[in-house]
Amino acid sequence: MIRTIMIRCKWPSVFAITLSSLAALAGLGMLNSIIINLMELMSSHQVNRVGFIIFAIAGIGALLFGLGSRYVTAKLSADVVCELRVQLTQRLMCTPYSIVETLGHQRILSVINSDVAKFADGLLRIPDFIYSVVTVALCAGYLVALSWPLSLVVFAFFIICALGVQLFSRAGIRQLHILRGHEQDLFDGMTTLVKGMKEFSINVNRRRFVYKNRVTRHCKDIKEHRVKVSFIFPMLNHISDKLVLFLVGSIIFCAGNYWLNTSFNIIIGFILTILYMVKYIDNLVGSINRLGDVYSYFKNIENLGLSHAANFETHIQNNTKLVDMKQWNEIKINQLYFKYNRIDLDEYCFSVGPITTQFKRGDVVFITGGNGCGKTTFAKLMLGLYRPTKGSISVDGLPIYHQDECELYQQLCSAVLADFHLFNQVLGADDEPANDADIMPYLQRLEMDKKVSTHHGCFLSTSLSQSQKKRLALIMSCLEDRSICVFDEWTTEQDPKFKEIFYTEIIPQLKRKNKLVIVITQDDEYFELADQLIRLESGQLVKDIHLEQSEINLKKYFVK
Ligand SMILES: Nc1ncnc2c1ncn2[C@@H]1O[C@H](COP(=O)(O)OP(=O)(O)OP(=O)(O)O)[C@@H](O)[C@H]1O
Repeated sequence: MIRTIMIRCKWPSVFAITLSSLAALAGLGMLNSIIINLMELMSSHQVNRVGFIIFAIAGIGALLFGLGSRYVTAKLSADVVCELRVQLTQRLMCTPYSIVETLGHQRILSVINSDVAKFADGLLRIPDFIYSVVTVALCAGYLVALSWPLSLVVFAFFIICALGVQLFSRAGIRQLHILRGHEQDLFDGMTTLVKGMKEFSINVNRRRFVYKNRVTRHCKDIKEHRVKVSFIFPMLNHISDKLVLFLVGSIIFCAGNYWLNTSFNIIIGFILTILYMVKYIDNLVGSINRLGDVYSYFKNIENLGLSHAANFETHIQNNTKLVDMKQWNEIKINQLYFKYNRIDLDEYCFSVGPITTQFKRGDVVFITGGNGCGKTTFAKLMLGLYRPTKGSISVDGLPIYHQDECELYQQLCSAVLADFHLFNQVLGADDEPANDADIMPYLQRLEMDKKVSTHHGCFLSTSLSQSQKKRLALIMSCLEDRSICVFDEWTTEQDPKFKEIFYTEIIPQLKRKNKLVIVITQDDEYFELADQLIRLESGQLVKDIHLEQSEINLKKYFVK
């Protein structure tokens, strides 16, 4: 992803690097004219006017090119961040739900909000880095031009220092990685603390436990690694500072005692150049620290493991194939099997299936079973949120294997799951905002008309109780007018009258519109309203009854 962005920003980057190089070149020009003017001053006690004009031009050049490079890089950095956010959002939208679920919302939000911003902040340091690299390189060339044997000594000194710096900065970057991990854990702990405030206020033991294990423990880890990180990089700065002064002193000492044939001009040139380089060597070391940060943020972004956004356009566009698929009549589930991936230290991996059954359009299917038997997992498989480990779902004989087929299939589906999110915009069948006039009868029937009003298909208030939100989610699902509707224990928390409306009005209405309605339910008093009843136990389909095939007492048969 970063590579694609960088390729796209190739020319502005080249421009910024060129401006930085020119600024560095002009800076060296200033230094050179200072050395020449100084020599002239020492030999003839006056400075040539042309020399001063060259100095002034070089100074203005250094200033303007430096400002130009900073402006171009600031713009570049803003472009990169914008592009990065857009691409991350696209990748997030292309990533299968199962992966997003495993990653967790907090981690994704923390990367998108915080790591991308910090990454951008780090990118802003790149002109300084380039400027420093170019200046140091030019100064090195200048030293060679002054005296190559003496420059070899200086380079050997710098190479030894650079190796030391690299050794320490690697250790620093490793510590930074560990630090980021602990910061993420602390963030998760703080989120638990904020979100669970109600429970914590009631239960002091829980509060103490989370505080001790999820917050203070990570704070201590962060403190320990922060000290290391905050020590390693400033230490490198400090040492490099002192070593350069040591080098200058050594040159003066050696010139006075051993390199007696080295001219005074060359010694002065060396000393001034090295002193001029100090700031940029310092900048380089500081930039390595910053770029280490940028690298770790970049790694965080990449390690999210979101899908590639290559098929994003097809992902959001309707397809002509969809028109054909919308005419479906039968869904066949063939040996469908799904197993959750092992999460962290959890040895227990739940699996559903193999399940073989079929659903007809216009039928009402009730799925029942004990807690944790896999009803929601099966519903998520039916909605294409989870991809089967084995087996298949096929629509009128067309198996839904690949991502694009799955995305088409999902456009047939609408759902209110137990952990639903309530959007405030109601969309109609044409994916445009629904008419307020179409929403109103539902609001009235579900006694929500006094609680919320709508404007251009938008609920103006969503500060409601959970059961009220669920009623709005049901209205949304009905108005989306998809041909497969899935409701996961919708009636939990609802008053008996709304339960009655759900089973005797909403579901029959959807059936009359020729939709397949899949209802996960424990309400055995309404079982007789189903066309097909399925019972799951420990992930296995143990009963699959079509009502017209059975004369038995369903209630007795299904309820254990
Ligand atoms: N994201 C997940 N990762 C791993 N295992 C999971 C995940 N979600 C659910 N499970 C496991 O799958 C099993 C079935 O869960 P599921 O939610 O499908 O059951 P359910 O029949 O809908 O339960 P309930 O009636 O309590 O809502 C659970 O026992 C749980 O251990």
